[in-house]
Amino acid sequence: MRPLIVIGNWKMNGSLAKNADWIKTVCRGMEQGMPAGRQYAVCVPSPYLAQCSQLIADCSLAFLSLGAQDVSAHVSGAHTGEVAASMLKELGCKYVIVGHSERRQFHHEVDEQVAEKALQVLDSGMTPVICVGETADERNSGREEEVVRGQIAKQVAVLQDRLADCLIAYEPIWAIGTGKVASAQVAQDMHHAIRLQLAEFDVDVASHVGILYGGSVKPDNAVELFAMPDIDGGLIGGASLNPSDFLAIARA
Ligand SMILES: O=C[C@H](O)COP(=O)(O)O
Repeated sequence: MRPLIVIGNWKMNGSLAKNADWIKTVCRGMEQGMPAGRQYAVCVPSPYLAQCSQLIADCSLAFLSLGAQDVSAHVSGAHTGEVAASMLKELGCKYVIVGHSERRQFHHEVDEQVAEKALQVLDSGMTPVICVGETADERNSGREEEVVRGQIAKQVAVLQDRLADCLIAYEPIWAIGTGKVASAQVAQDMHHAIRLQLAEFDVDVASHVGILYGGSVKPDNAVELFAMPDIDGGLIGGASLNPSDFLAIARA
């Protein structure tokens, strides 16, 4: 049985004061009781990892994990501005997002690089959250499955069996930050297609991999999405900035 996993992605938002308030509010809320067998995390900007790691450690119950939003594809060395997976691990990260569409679109990241980053994350003992998804044009021209299939195929080629230790986030680009959430059925159909594709490679890998949905998840649509058989949780952007909304989605 795959656990339901809810991960917040603050993107480039936050401040020392706001982060402290958010983590204290969420920890207090989680201490009131959460559904059993679920996992929660928040992926914060790199400069705030140390602060948030300490704040999370100060929570009396270990409900919440820490994550990062990107990582270098290199182990160490002359890569100015990059952050190594080993550094994220040292700071207490459990999850690292790789291949978010904003990295693909604005930083020209390609599937091969995304897979290399995922390998670095795995080698450092963390879980990569590998993002895939199609644009509005690709969906409108009926190519959404072909596009996502191509992205997944590149991950399978590099990661092979190690995909069993990864999470996949299906994030249709047209739904990110737009308020246009994919209907639960549209999301389920793509999640099912991804699982079938993984099963072509290895049935065990396919049954183990958690597939999260991301794109305009809010407290009022999370219940229906998370009820779908192939949707194993969510990667939450905008709504994760508000601690009450994050808690409501985490309980959905
Ligand atoms: O990583 C999160 C996704 O990009 C979704 O963002 P959103 O919930 O603001 O649409």
